[in-house]
This record gives sequence, C-alpha cells and structure tokens, in this order.
Amino acid sequence: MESNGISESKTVTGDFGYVLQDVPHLTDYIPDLPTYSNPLQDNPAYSVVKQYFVHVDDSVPQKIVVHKDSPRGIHFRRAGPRQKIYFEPDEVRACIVTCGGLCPGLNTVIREIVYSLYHMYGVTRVLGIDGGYRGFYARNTVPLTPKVVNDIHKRGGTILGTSRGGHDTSKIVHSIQDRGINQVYIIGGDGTQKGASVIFEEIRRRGLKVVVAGIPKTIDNDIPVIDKSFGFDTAVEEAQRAINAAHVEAESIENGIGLVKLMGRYSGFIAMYATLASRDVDCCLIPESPFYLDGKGGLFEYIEKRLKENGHMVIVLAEGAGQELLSASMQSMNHQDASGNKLLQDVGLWISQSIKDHFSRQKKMTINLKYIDPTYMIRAVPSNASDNVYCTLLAQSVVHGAMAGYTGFTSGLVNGRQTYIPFYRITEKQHQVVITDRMWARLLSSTNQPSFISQKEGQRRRRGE
Ligand SMILES: Nc1ncnc2c1ncn2[C@@H]1O[C@H](COP(=O)(O)OP(=O)(O)O)[C@@H](O)[C@H]1O
Ligand SMILES: O=P(O)(O)OC[C@H]1O[C@](O)(COP(=O)(O)O)[C@@H](O)[C@@H]1O
Ligand SMILES: [Mg+2]
Repeated sequence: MESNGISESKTVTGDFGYVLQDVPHLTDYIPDLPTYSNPLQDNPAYSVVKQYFVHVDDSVPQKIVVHKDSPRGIHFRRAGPRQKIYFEPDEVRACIVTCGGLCPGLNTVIREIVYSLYHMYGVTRVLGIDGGYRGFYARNTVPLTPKVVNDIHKRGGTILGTSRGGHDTSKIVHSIQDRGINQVYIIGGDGTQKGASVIFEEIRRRGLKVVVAGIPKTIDNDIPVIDKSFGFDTAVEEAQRAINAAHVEAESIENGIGLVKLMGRYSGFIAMYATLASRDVDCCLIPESPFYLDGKGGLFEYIEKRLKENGHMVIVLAEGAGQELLSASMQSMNHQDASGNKLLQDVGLWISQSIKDHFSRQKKMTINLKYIDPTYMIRAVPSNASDNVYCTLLAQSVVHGAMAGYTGFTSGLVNGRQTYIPFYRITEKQHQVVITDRMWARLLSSTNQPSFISQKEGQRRRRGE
C-alpha cells in the first residue's frame, strides 16, 4: 500500500514562538486508560539517579543556533523514562521488525530493545517478525529472549532478515491483532517509516491499544531532523579501507587513478564524510552536485591537471551521482525495486569506461585506472563501538516511549538529545547534502576539485532559487 505517510499533526504552542511538534499518545483515542508506576523506580541501578524520570514538559529544540530576538522555534518531546506507564509488564506482547536495506547496528538495536523490555520493565514476551513487513502475514515469528540475542551485536546484518515491498497495511494490522501484539517496534528507513505511519493510522482507526514506534535506519543518512543515523560512522570508517586501497594502487603506478564507489542513492553523505576523513581523495562526486565530463571545468580536464601535478589521484563516487549523465548516454531504464526506489545503473563502471575511452582517444597520456566497488561491504559489517552505544540509547529511548503510551513516533537524536519525533517529520522529505552549506565548501577546499557549477548558478543556488 502506498501513502505519503503524513499523519495529522499534534502541535502545542507557547510563549516567544515556542512550538512543540508533539507525538500521539494512546489516550488521544482511548480515554481513561489506567496507569502504573514505572518499575525502574525500584531498579537498583536507576533508583539512585537524581531526577531519573523525564519531566513531562521537557522538550528539545530543533535549532540551537539562535539570535537574541528570534522565536524559540520547533521542539520535540524529550525521550526517556516516565514516572507513569500505560502497560503492565505482564500485559505487553512486543514485536520487532527490520525492513529495507542493511545497516551496521541493526542487531544491536534488536538486542537492546529486548534487553530494555526484559531488564528495565520485566516484559518477557517479545517476538521477532521474520523478513520485513511481509513477515507479519507470510512468515513465522521468532521468540526473542536475552539469551537468544545475547551476542548478536557482534554480527553484521539483521538476525530477523529484511525485505523490500510487501507492505499490506490491512494484512499487517490483522496479524498484529490476531497475535495479540500491543507494542510494535519498526526499524527501517524512510520507506519503512512511511509504512509505520500508515500502520499507526489503521491501528488508531480501529481504536486498538497498540503502540507503533519507529527506529530510524539508513546507511545513506537520508532521514531528516535527526543528527545522524546509526551505522553511518561505521560505514564511513569501513569506506576508509577501500579508499586506502585505491590510494595505494594509484600511487604505485604511473598516472594511476583509484576510483571508489560508495553507497548513497539520493544523498552523498557517506562519500562526503569518507572523503573528508581520508584526505587522500582528489575528487568526490555526489548526487546533489551535478558534474560534467568534457570541456573546460569538466572532470576530464581536472583529472589531466591532477595527474600532471601529482602523478596519481583518487576519486570517490556515490552510487547515485551522475545518474542523469548515464541516462543520457545509455538507453534510459526507469526501473524500480519492490519498494518503489529507483534502481540505479552502475555509475562506477560507466565513469571508469568513460575516463579510459577519453584518455585513449586523446593519446596525450596513458592512464592506469583501478575501480573498487565496496558498496555492500560497508553496510554488512557489525557496528563499531560508538554506533553500538548510539544504538543502545536509541533502543532504550524507544522502549521508554512505548511503555509511556506514546505512539506514532520515531526515536531520534536531535542536537545530541534523544527525542520522540512524529512520523510526518521523518517522512516529509529526504535529508541531502546542501552544496551551498559550509560542509560541502570544506570538502571542495580539501580536495581542490572544481565545483562544476558556474558562478551564476552558484549565486542562484545561494538565493535558494
Ligand atoms: N509509501 C509507503 N507506504 C507504505 N509502505 C512503504 C512505503 N514506502 C516503502 N514502504 C515499505 O517499507 C519497507 C522498506 O522500504 P524501502 O524503501 O525498501 O527501505 P527503507 O525503509 O530502508 O527506505 C518496504 O517493505 C516497503 O514496502
Ligand atoms: O539492498 P539493495 O536493494 O541492493 O539496495 C541498495 C540500496 O540500499 C541502500 O544501501 C540503502 O537504502 P535504504 O535506506 O532504502 O534501505 C542504498 O544506499 C542502496 O542504493
Ligand atoms: Mg530508503
């Protein structure tokens, strides 16, 4: 089922331009629900923490750079444990599903949701849904206990399996009802969160006491609002190995060119950060920044210049870069995957061939190009230490939110704080590199590559036209 994933917004305003983009709560559509004391108050680890419970009015600003007289702006509800919860531990039947492409840290999030439910709240019935959304109605479930998930964080991938497509809202909600599930934890990217949003709407329409909570997953870092997605740092780190190899190969041979293709369908964050981290990269090409090959200011001219200056060079390419050039030069194929995402053509192979053809035609210079494609390797690895901690906090936050009766939300880090974000803010647009922002300027100045945009075009973009 397709939807734009936009649900009705719940907004609270306050003084001096304060806006809270709040998340739904079970009591919005089921009045008079009983509440229970949070068992964490008797947990020896947490009971000593001063003010462990989050104040009901705590919120986190979306923008932290402000001017003296500027309005306070948009805020999100701060995540964390609440004094009152809306589920008795015995009553909870939770399930976890992972959807979309792989990302380092998926297993850590699964593990920590199970651990938080068991050890913080005494919930013992947790099911894993096998193979993404379609697993709700077409596959078996897997019982998840702390023992089952104990060391899964050391493995890449997801122990639950994943899939694209197969989102049938009514079958999914029937299955949730049939199994008596009342907390649904959905880990996935923009497509998954749109799916979660329609599941939430259907559950609300049926008046069920079922929480739907999302955990944002995206290797491409293309989800808006949140600081960055889990697994992103791991992927950037893993990409360094490919870039180092490309550099070693390129350096070792006359006019060596190392070309590395990284993930990034519509957003070039991995390529940009991997380039900034490496310092060996001479050119980074991303989907947000159009480029051209021939003529003055083009890629071929830059390669020639760089090889003359330095004898070798490294190019990093996001898989979604230059797709319009490929479509123009090859027969355009507008294919989609099962989820409706554009299927990309291999820009790495195409650009390698174009560079080789150009220099052999030109006969001025013999080049040696080595193409490295580590795309799946950077997302199939286990998460690194800092992503593991990040995944743990995300999982704990989402469990606290669900136990407190919040629903229709995604847990996410905003300005370093865990928050609950309404689905519509996560799904309304894609997070992309803004090439008129400072970060892209830092990249351009570190590689010294051409910006491929004319001065006039640059001015137009800065004006936001
Ligand atoms: N607009 C939508 N409405 C409902 N479900 C969707 C929508 N877009 C994607 N989905 C479902 O979400 C799941 C994951 O989507 P996909 O785009 O493959 O990955 P990701 O969530 O990582 O972006 C798939 O099962 C797909 O059917
Ligand atoms: O896993 P597939 O179907 O080969 O798709 C590859 C795509 O998945 C991604 O890794 C992540 O995409 P999602 O966030 O939609 O899962 C993209 O970078 C890449 O284009
Ligand atoms: Mg996606």
